[in-house]
Amino acid sequence: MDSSGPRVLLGHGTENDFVVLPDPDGDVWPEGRLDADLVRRLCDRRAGLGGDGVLRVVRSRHVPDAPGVLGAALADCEWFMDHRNADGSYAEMCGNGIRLFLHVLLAEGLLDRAVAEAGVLVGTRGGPRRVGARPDGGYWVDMGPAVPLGRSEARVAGVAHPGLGVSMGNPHLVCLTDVEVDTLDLSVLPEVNDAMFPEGVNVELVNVLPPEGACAHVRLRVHERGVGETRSCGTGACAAAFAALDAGGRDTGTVLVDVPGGRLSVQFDGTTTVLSGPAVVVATGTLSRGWLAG
Ligand SMILES: N[C@@H](CCC[C@H](N)C(=O)O)C(=O)O
Repeated sequence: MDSSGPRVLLGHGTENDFVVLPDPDGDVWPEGRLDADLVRRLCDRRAGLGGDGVLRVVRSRHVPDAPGVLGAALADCEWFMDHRNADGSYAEMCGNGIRLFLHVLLAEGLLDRAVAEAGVLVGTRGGPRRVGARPDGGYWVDMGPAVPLGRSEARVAGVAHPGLGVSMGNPHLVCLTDVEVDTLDLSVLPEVNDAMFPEGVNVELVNVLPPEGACAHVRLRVHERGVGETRSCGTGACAAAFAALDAGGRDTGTVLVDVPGGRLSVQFDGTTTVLSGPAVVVATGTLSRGWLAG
């Protein structure tokens, strides 16, 4: 019987799934130990635990690059979402991940429910983000403004889909299309203009659907930078919602975003973007020391 190693959780937000590593004081996964190779092994769906990425739950003061990315907000961000894509790369922001991050802080007894319901500022490599728990069990996050980056296109199986570049802290290319997104092959990275996205890009293919009541409504599929096709992307949902409203000449309103893994809601008030959705812990346990050594 293998001796047990570091604590680990598996969870997801609308089926965008993550291996979560609690490391409140930065001594479980000190700098360099969680290298890209280990991230890839953890995210491997056959030889590891499997996930679209890894979230390390750590206090900001133990993250060497936190002062640089948070600036004066460092003092207000007790916690830092140390996010990695499944290929080991870092991303600036993760909208599904940050809801799961707050859920794990609560589940692990690291944060009071009342504090979470009031909303807490969490550090990310894209800057500080306020995230909160709703009494009904869901979560919201203030994602900041969507920033348009200009027009471009993505080619899927040789067919060009015009799109709008949007930054949600991380880069997106949102293509509104009349081709049913369910029919597209996103198993390979769509061809994009690399000069416009030198750091890579997340690509969303989006159908605009009839409104549901007062809410606009879209369906999206996404090919994520550093991962491949995923069942959901929170930042992608915000970028897609922004592009859909923008195409109708609007910058305020609520957009329901259907993704293969469920539904997210995105609200714009003209100054910022609020993403709402669920977060689920599927399993808790420990990593095997033998597997880690291997
Ligand atoms: N799935 C995430 C986004 C994760 C980062 C992305 N792959 C990138 O490299 O920018 C989300 O929910 O936002």
